[in-house]
Amino acid sequence: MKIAVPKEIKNHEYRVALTPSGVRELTGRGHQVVVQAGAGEGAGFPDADYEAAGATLEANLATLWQNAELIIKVKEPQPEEVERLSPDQILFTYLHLAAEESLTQGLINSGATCIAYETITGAGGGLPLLAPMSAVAGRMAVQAGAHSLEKAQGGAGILLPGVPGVAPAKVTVIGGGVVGENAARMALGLGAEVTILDKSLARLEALDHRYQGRIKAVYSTADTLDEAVRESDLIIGAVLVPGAAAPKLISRAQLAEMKPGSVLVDVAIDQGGCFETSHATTHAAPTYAVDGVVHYCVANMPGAVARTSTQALTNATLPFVMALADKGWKQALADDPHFLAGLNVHAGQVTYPAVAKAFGLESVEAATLLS
Ligand SMILES: NC(=O)C1=CN([C@@H]2O[C@H](COP(=O)(O)OP(=O)(O)OC[C@H]3O[C@@H](n4cnc5c(N)ncnc54)[C@H](O)[C@@H]3O)[C@@H](O)[C@H]2O)C=CC1
Ligand SMILES: CC(=O)C(=O)O
Ligand SMILES: [Mg+2]
Repeated sequence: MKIAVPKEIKNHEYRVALTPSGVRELTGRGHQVVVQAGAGEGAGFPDADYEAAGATLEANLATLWQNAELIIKVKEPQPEEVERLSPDQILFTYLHLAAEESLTQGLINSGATCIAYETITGAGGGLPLLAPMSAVAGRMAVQAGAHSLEKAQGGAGILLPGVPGVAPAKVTVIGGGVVGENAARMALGLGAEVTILDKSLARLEALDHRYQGRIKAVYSTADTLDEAVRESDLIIGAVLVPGAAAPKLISRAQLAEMKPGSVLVDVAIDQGGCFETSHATTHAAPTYAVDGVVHYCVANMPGAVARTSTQALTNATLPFVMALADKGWKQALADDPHFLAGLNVHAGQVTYPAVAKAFGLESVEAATLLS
């Protein structure tokens, strides 16, 4: 199969969809991989390494896109990329469609087969192609939050661990999944006082057991959220309802209850954000303040640590890329119901119910498209 790997164009996005090692696995199976010249530079993978792995380099964007049967990316396609898609092509990348109606419409209009990393499920539960980036973003959320608490960033001037004689900061993480647990681990390691709120009792039980009371694992209700709002110095939003828009858990009115200079890090911003006052920001201008509360809402956090993230992402995506390339999309999805859960749009139809529901569209059962 002819596979294209374009250079990412989102603001400060330095990841690339495949490492040279990933390319080598594909070319070794007889596939043709075309990498945009310079695509891996930001992640520390020079063009020469891709050539050595058997890829062809292409500088002309139109040629790169036109000739591809399968396009692999990292971030959701930007408008100029959506324009380049055609009906016979497969797009495999993060999509986060429930947060972006115009992108959804663009992909419907393209006629392409669009498979989202983030809705592919795992045999043992979870979302295996989202998990590695969630681990990165969860760990980064604490770095971002700690930095934002500094006075020069508009924060309250609080050091997360405190010092002997001064109490540590209070950190609340809403959503105790992959992002949430990684954030909590980092905050705990830095010496903060950490609470996780979740709606899943099974998840709270697992966290309580794993951290032996060093993290408070609390059921999320309007009351426990109110308490978090009043008392926390840093709140990290890490909830997910797979494929759907994130629920809004802290309202604008509640910001008045927060301490001045406290910080909200909304990792769930790629699904629309879980705070009413969140809007997506970029690594170039990551924060803004509303009512004295600093908001950090970068939708591609792992792009900042592109080397680590590119390796972690390729580890997770490669088996699926190989299945698509070896078998074609219909057979690859027919053989694996977890992979089938990744199909979001095909031939002008939405196939993921939560995305269709977000925009009042009809959805088609993905399994009916495979014969
Ligand atoms: N901004 C960025 O750069 C990145 C953002 N993300 C995003 O972070 C979010 C979280 O991802 P994961 O941790 O992998 O998901 P996950 O599925 O592992 O965890 C989500 C948790 O949220 C909980 N939850 C759902 N609704 C809730 C509610 N109303 N109240 C409390 N808890 C609730 C679930 O029970 C679950 O434990 C996703 O939107 C994901 O796309 C992930 C990576 C990078
Ligand atoms: C998951 C996601 O949105 C990211 O890694 O950028
Ligand atoms: Mg986005």
